[in-house]
Amino acid sequence: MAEIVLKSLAHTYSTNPQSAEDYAIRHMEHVWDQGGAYALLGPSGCGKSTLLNIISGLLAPTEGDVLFDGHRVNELPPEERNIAQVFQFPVIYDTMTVFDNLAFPLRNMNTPEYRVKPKVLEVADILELTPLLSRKAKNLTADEKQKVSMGRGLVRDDVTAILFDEPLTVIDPQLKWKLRRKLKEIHERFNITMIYVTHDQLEASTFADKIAVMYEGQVVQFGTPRELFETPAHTFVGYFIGSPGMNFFELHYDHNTAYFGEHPLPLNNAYLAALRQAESRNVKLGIRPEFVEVSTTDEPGTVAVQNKHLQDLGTYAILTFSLNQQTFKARLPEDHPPLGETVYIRFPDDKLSLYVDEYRVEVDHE
Ligand SMILES: Nc1ncnc2c1ncn2[C@@H]1O[C@H](COP(=O)(O)OP(=O)(O)OP(=O)(O)O)[C@@H](O)[C@H]1O
Repeated sequence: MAEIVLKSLAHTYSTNPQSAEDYAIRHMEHVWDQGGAYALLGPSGCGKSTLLNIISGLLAPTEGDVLFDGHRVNELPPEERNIAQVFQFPVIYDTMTVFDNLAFPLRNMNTPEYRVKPKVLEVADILELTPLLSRKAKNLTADEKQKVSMGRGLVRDDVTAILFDEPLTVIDPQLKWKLRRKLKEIHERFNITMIYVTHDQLEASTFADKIAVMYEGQVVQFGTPRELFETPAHTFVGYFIGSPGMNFFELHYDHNTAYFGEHPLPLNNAYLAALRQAESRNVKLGIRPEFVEVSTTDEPGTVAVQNKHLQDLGTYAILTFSLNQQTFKARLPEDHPPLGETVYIRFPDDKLSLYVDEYRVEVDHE
C-alpha cells in the first residue's frame, strides 16, 4: 500500500529565501491515492524533479511533511521507503549481465537465491528481456537498458510506488509508445502507485489516469486529461495543454458591462454576475481554439476579423486572426470552406472560461 500525502510542503535550495520565487516547491497540499497511475506534468524548472526527490527521500523538504499511508517518512532514508525511482538515464551496472542487474536489489536485501530466480524470470518476461538475460548490460540498446532499470524497481515485492523521472528521454521516438504501453500494462498487473514525470502532454495523457500540472512550484490542477482540456483550472493549464493552447484576453468591467479593450462584450448575465463579484482587476476570458466558431458569412452574433494566416496541418487547420490588436487561434476541421481575408467569428458563451487572478471561476449559467 502506498497512499502518498504531501502536507504543507515547501522546498528552497536557497539558504536565505526572500520571496516565493526563491522556492522550488511553494506550499503544496497533495494526495496521490494508492494504486493510481499519475503524471506530473510541467515545463522545465517548475519543480518536478525536486518533488520526486522529496517523495523518494533523496531530498529533505525545507518545510512540511511527507506521509506514506498516514506515517510521516521525512526522516526515512530512500532505501527504507519502499519506493523505486527510474531516472532519465538508465541506472544499471554495465559489467553485470541483465540477470544479475535484475537480481541485484533482491540479493542486496539478502533474498535467498531460490526466490531470486523466479522473480527475475517473471519480471524479465513482462519486460520482454528474457532473451537478453545472459548478456552483459553494456551491450544493450538504450531502450533495453531503460527496461532493465525499470525491472530493478519491479523485482522487489516491497516496492509500493515507482517514480519515473522523464524515463523515455533517451529512447527512440518509435519505441517510446511501446515502452509507455508496457508501463501501462505493468501498472494494471501490479497494484503499484506510479508517478510519471514529463514535460510532454501526450506522454502524460497516454500514461496517466490523472495528471498533476505543475507551474512555478505548485500543482495548479490535478485532473483527468479531459478535465484539463475542458475546464483548465489555471490559465497556465489552458496555455500548456492543447495544441495550440487556449486563447486568453483581458477584460475590464464597468457599470454592468464587460469590455475587451474599448469594445463592450455581449456577455450573458451569468458572466456579468461573476464579474461583479470578482475582487481583482486581473480578469481574463479564455476559449480553446477548438471552440471558436468561424464562418465565411456575417451571421448574427458574429464579429468580422482579419484572417492573418491559415496553416494546413493535414487533418485540421489552424486559423490565426486578429481581434482588437490581439492574435487568436481557431482550429478548423480538414473540410472547412475556403476563407477570404475577412472571416466572421463567434465565441459561444458556454465555451468561455472566466479567470480571476489566473484561476478559473465557475460561472453559474442556470
Ligand atoms: N541542486 C539545486 N540547487 C539549486 N537550485 C536547484 C537545484 N536543483 C534544482 N534547482 C532549481 O529549482 C527549480 C526547480 O528545479 P527542478 O529540477 O525540480 O525542475 P524540473 O521541473 O524537474 O525541471 P527539468 O524538467 O528541467 O528537470 C529550478 O529553478 C532549478 O534551477
